[in-house]
Amino acid sequence: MKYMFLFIVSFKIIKKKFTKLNEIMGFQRSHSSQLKVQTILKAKEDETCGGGEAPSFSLRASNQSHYHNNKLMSSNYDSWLVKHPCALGSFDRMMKAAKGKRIVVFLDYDGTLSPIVDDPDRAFMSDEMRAAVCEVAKYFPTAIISGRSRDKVKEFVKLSNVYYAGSHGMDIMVPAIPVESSDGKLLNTMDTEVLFQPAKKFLPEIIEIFTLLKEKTKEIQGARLEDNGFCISVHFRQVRQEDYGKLEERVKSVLENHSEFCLTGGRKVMEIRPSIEWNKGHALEYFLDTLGLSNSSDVIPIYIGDDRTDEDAFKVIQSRGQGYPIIVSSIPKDTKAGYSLLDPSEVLTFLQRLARWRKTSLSNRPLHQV
Ligand SMILES: O=P(O)(O)OC[C@H]1O[C@H](O[C@H]2O[C@H](CO)[C@@H](O)[C@H](O)[C@H]2O)[C@H](O)[C@@H](O)[C@@H]1O
Repeated sequence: MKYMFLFIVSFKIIKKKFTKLNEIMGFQRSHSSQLKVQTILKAKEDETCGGGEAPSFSLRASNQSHYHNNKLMSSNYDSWLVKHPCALGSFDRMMKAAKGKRIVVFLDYDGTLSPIVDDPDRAFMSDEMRAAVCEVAKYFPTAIISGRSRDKVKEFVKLSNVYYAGSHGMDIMVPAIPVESSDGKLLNTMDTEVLFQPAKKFLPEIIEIFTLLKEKTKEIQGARLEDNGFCISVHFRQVRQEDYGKLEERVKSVLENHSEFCLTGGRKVMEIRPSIEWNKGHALEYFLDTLGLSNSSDVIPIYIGDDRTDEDAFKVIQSRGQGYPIIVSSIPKDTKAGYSLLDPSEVLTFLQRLARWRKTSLSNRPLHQV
């Protein structure tokens, strides 16, 4: 009896260790190390000037040449993966825990569904990605929460079976589309669409700030403004490093007279937005609430995103105690996400697998449940 007990305990410990190893290896199998190091370096360059609540772009620019050596980067990434395992390697375990529960999918756009490119107007998503998102949305309520204007992200995604939130969640539209229960039955059809814009009163001031910024930044070569509806992006991806400081100074000078606005940072972009208590995390909660799913203990939100602003949504999932926050990153990052994916191509694989998993589990249901 005693030996039997010892045998069972040791077997469980070995199994747990093997699963963990398998999750990490799941990642390692999908990327050759050479490719991984190259991607990491490219991403590092991208991130050096992104992120952070109060950006200091000039300072970050001067640090850019001090790159870690490739080996160190790669081993850092591997140890980061232990804390944030690859969602592909962990897929079976994640879905086993989600069985019979209601999965709701939230997706960021730039850097998640589309690769980061120099020209923000050309950040197209591939047809393959569109098909995968469409397939996922057939089985699970799916929302895209982007920093872009809602119209712009909709124009890129071109799908009518997903929900959209623009301006980092400050512009939410929940149209009247059907929502299904976990066993595929129609749960509720909202008969009217819902539009939620918590920063609406700031619109005239945003327009004013945009005009001022246009004037102040026009001589800085490569600087580019983007009107995101309830926030404004000042892109500096194409600006010479020696001009970063000047650009930052000018943007800050405009904000001096607009105390109800703040400046945050993304991937080679400064973002001006109203200082209201509303972010992508609130948007996630709003969607769940509007769909009648916020109090349900069997709801599993999956959120996939790559940027600082997505951390607010990761935090919400963490505090709910259920769900999968997944960060898209090819470098180790401080994050609240529990899982990771390397880049949009892995996001594609994950979404395809998710839809396939659902399709298979529906077709395997006993006949009396169909
Ligand atoms: O919340 P998201 O959907 O991730 O939007 C965040 C910002 O994404 C876009 O900028 C980023 O992608 C561009 C295209 O790849 C790239 O050129 C830029 O450097 C990145 O910061 C978008 O243009 C911004 O307005 C969004 O706020």
